[in-house]
Amino acid sequence: MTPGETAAHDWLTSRHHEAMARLELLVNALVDENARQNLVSRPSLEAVWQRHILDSAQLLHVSRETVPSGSWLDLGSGAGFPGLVIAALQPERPVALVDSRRLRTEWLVRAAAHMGLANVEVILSRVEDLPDRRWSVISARAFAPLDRLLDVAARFSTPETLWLLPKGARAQHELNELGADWNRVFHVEQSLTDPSAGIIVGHLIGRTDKTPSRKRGSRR
Ligand SMILES: C[S@@+](CC[C@H](N)C(=O)[O-])C[C@H]1O[C@@H](n2cnc3c(N)ncnc32)[C@H](O)[C@@H]1O
Repeated sequence: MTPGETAAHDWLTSRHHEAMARLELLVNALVDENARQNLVSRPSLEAVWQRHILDSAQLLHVSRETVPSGSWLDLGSGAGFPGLVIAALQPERPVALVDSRRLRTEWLVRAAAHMGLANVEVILSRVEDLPDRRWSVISARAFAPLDRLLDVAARFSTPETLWLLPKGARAQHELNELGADWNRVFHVEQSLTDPSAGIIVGHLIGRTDKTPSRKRGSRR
């Protein structure tokens, strides 16, 4: 392991010792599966503990807010980040992983079983087609720009729902560009795994009017 990988592994071990065996199973299975389907980029596998496992796990720690217990919805889970890692860290918490690609969801079902997780629900669906239901936490990494994400997922949220959105280098920009028609209390936290990346954290109160939020450039 590189120094960065060792540090990521140590960080996780110190806080989530009981979950490390499950995470090791995930990493090994991911390396195998990535030879069959392109779940994550090959270079990122060289730093899998930092780029994917810790990058996901940090969502439980990065916020000034306490992450509420209760159901967690991860949109566009892909290889399982962050949702599958959260499920491994908190095996009592119900976690739903949604992806529109069958190969991805088949992998997610296999991976969850391999890790011995009984708290994971894998849903093969476009987010747009999911039934209405409210969740305690909503996450989405590399899924959609913030305005589109809110358009398709606001209906899963109450004002108490905590949104955790790893956004890379454009986090603050996306938040600044979000139209005034969304009544929200969001801020950006710095990622632990990448100093240039941000995580949008906070709550969505609702729409302020019926205008679609696609209009850009209207800053709060
Ligand atoms: C760039 S990948 C990110 C995967 C994962 N969250 C990560 O960060 O590694 C985006 C994922 O969203 C899924 N996706 C794209 N549009 C979707 C939609 N409308 N509904 C559900 N899943 C979608 C894709 O199949 C893909 O697996």
